Amino acid sequence: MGLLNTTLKSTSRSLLMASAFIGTLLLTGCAQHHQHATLYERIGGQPTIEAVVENLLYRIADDEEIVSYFANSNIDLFAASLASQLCDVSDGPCQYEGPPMDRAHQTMGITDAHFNRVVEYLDAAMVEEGVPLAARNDMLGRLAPMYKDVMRLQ
Ligand code: HEM
Repeated sequence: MGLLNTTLKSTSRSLLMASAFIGTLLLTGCAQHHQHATLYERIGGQPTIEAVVENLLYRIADDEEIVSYFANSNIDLFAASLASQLCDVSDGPCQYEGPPMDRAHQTMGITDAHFNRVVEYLDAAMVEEGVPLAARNDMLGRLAPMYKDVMRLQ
């Protein structure tokens, strides 16, 4: 009896320790999961990307100088294409299949000031749609290298 009791006690102690260990693993796993979340996830996924694109469209529509670049554009196609690019660039489950950035913007006469303004509008749209600061900066950092492509054929 004494032996059985001792065995039971030590078994339940082992179980307790094992579950504490598993609990720690789970917690660590969650923390790591957060660390390894894609930018797409940190932004808020497809719903947030679509909200950001729509928010950006309103800002562009309110700016006479910027909206004039879109005079001959199909805005629905532009919105869908930009959303797929933002999803792709942020490691989401999309593949951007539109034209490369130099050809998409060729001979529009885009100026540095207008380029910066569009980037500002995109950031403001992300702020308004609740994208956290680090994710916003990450996204802008991934788009920044596209400057030279967008401007290459102006
Ligand atoms: C990093 C900055 C930019 C990115 C990532 C970007 C991205 C895009 C994308 C993905 C498209 C759709 C291409 C397609 O499917 O045909 C597009 C089209 C367009 N972009 Fe940008 N763009 C940027 C900057 C700008 C700026 C600064 C302007 C003007 C001031 C601009 C004006 C346009 C216009 C007018 C179109 C539509 C072209 C068409 O109708 O075919 N973009 N852009």
